[in-house]
Amino acid sequence: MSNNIKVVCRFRPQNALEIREGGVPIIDIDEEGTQIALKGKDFQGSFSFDKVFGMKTPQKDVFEYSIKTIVDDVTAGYNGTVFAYGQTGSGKTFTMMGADIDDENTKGIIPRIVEQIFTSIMAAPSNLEFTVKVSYMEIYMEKVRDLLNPSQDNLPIHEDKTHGVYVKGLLEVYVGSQDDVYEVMRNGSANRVVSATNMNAESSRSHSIVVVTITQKNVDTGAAKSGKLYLVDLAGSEKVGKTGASGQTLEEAKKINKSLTALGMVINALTDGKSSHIPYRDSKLTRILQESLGGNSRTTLIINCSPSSYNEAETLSTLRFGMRAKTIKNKAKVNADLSPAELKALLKKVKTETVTFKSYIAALEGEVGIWRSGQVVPEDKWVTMDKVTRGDFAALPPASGFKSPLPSDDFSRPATPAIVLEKDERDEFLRRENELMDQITEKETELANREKLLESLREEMSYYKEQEQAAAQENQAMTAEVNGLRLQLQKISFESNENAITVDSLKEANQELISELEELKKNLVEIKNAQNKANQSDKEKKKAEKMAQIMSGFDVSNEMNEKERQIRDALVKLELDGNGLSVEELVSLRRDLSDSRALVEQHTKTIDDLTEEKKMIEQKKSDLEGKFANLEQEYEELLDKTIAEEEAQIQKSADIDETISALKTKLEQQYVTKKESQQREIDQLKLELEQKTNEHTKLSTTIHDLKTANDQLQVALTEQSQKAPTDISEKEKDLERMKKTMAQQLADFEMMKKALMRDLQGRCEKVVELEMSLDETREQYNNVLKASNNKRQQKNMAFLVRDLEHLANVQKQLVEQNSALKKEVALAERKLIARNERIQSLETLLGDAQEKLLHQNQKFEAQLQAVRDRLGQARIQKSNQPTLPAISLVGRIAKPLRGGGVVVDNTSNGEAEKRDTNNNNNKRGSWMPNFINTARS
Ligand SMILES: Nc1ncnc2c1ncn2[C@@H]1O[C@H](COP(=O)(O)OP(=O)(O)OP(=O)(O)O)[C@@H](O)[C@H]1O
Repeated sequence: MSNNIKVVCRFRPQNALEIREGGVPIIDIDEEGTQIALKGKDFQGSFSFDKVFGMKTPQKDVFEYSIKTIVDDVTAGYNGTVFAYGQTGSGKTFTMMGADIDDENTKGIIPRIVEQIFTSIMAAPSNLEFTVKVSYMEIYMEKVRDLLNPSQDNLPIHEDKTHGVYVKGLLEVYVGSQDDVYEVMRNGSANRVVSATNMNAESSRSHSIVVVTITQKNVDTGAAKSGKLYLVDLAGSEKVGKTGASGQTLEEAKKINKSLTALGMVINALTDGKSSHIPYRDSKLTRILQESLGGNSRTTLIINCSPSSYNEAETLSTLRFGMRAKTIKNKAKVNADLSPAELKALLKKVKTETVTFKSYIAALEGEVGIWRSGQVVPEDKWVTMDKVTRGDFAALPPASGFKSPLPSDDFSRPATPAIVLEKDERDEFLRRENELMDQITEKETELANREKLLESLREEMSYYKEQEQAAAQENQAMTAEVNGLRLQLQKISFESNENAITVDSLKEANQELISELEELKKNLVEIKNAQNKANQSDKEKKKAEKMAQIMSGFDVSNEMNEKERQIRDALVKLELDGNGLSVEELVSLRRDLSDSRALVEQHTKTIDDLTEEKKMIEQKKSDLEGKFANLEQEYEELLDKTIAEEEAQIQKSADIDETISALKTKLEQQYVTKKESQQREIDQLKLELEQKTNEHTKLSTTIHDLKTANDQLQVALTEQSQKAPTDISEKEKDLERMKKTMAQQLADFEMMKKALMRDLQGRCEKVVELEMSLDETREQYNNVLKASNNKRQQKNMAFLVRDLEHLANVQKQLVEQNSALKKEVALAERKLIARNERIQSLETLLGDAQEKLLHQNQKFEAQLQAVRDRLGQARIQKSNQPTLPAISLVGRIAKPLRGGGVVVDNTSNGEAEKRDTNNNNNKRGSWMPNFINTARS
């Protein structure tokens, strides 16, 4: 019994984008809800489907009016398929799964189907035992991924006589309630969501398939049925031809589109009425849905469309797809396992039939034998099935060597409408195909693993390359650093050498200067000695000259001596003449004498004054000397202080010349000031000396006047002696007395004169000494000036010595720096050697790693090539060789459900323990451990 694919069409409301872009609804659904008129810009026309749902149709109505019946079919043992087709965003997921599976209004058809399944089971008779299992997979990039066991991301598709087409290794989870199913759905969707989150656009490019398998067993008869329900949410149909825009490679784009393209091709082949080959094997999707499209399945296709003019082209394409699919004819039949009684009856029937056929064949062979022998069999004796069935064997010709042909083996599953194969050939082909599918899957997995490995190796290689680059850079930097250090070292050693040379030359210069200084000192001492000697002799000479000069000015003694001699002569004359002198003469003589005495007294007084003055001058001199000494001391102190200050300043200041000039100016000013004050004192002394000289001249003049007066007195005495020699005796007596007195006076005068002369000489000596000391002072002043020059020299020397010390310090520092640098260089060289060693070892490692990598890469490529070769061979073999079915299922933990809401505990050796299904919800956790064990081997 063939049945067409049921196609329902559903329109969603216009979305925000469509409204924003000015789209308007361009669909019109007829009252019966089976026709849709598209009034587009480019197309106007109608399409009729089994059912058309408008934009506001609630989820419940879609289920009730188009899907609900399929659940009854599946529970009755039919295979069923519901798949949603349409462009991205057309509402496929909304229709299949719904906006929220827990929301009564928005939950989609899958939750409703699940709900309905369990409702049907509850409503079934209690002698029926059900098991429900669910699997959830995704096809992306032509790989089948188990959403309930995501580590299985490339499962092979197998086909065998017993199970038909199935995904090998797909986890099937036994469920006992709709909540169990929801839980499974949530788990699967979460795994799908993860991939969707990572690759946003992929959600609409992968096909998701939920498979619900329901088996029912009549516990009374042992008869069993099983139905599979495929619930498929296809990828967005408009992606065909558009994926290149999403940045995928051509290969990936091809793979993404392959399943949808193959779906279109399969539908075309199924509906064009002339294709003998249906390309189910062209994609994973069509292979899995093979029975759903033109096979043993009751299939419903939901085409989801946009009502908007904005998506007119896509809607039209979807509607055309639906129209084509509508004509696909399926041959759904119950997948039943017969009960023993049924099997016995069937066997009996078959045996009877076999006997009948055998008889028929034997009769026919007998007839053929007669004909072959040239005889004729009368028409009434011709063998017919009726006669054989009636057992009228007499009418039949005798048969010999009968071989019974095998009865036709038409299993419940229909053969794929492709090339007709012999049964053995087909089994062998399927077996071989399964093997090859396994191999392909294995190889693909291996390839993927190898690709991953290659990727990781590439990453490792790039890491090593980066490391190598970093090491090379580090090496370069270190080499540059070492070169810099070497240069620095060279520079420092060069500078150190230069400094050592400079220090040596400075030392030599210093030595020369010291020796020069020594020589100069010696010369100076010699010159000083010579000068002292010369000065001494000069001094002596000058002293003598001055004394002579002064003493010549003070020729008083001569005058006195003359006067004395004259007086003596006069006295002698008086003695000789007796009364030679007159009284007047005597009186005048006496007067002269008294004048002389007064003069002498005056001179004595003057000498006293001079002595006083001399004392004062001495005092002044000593004061001056003291002052000078003080000044000198002060000067010394000042000089030392200034030098110290200057030194300090020089240490601070780099501009030595400026400081020296400033110091020089300062010192010169001080010298000038001191010189001026000393000059003033010297001038004053000179003035005083001049005054003394003047006084001395005056004294000399006075003495000269006195001499003149003495002469006059002499003349007068002479004249007196010539005029009157009367009263000689008296005169003699007077004269005698006078003579005595005069002798006495003369003796006194002589003594006084001597004393005076001594005193004068002494004074003169002192004046000379004073003058000389003045000269000395002058000289000393000059010496001081010279000394100041010497000081400068000394200062220079001090500077030189200090410079030398500074240089010595610098040299010391340089030597220290040099040794420290040598140490650093040694350290750096050691480090460099160590780093070089490390770099070498790293390079060796890198070389090894690269070699290894290259080797691995080569090996991998060789393996890859081998795999490719084997794949190629496998493909060739696949197309050439028939296969045998050989795959069996291993144990699964079922959770049987009894019709009428009874749970069967198969852990107690099949003894059904009835429980309330409400309690069954509490057992939800039990499916989880089963989860692991339920995968097909
Ligand atoms: N009948 C409807 N009523 C209200 N909203 C709908 C309907 N159909 C779809 N939608 C909304 O449209 C949006 C897109 O729907 P959905 O995700 O189901 O599209 P899709 O065809 O599955 O897209 P994709 O191919 O990208 O997976 C969703 O927000 C959904 O809620």
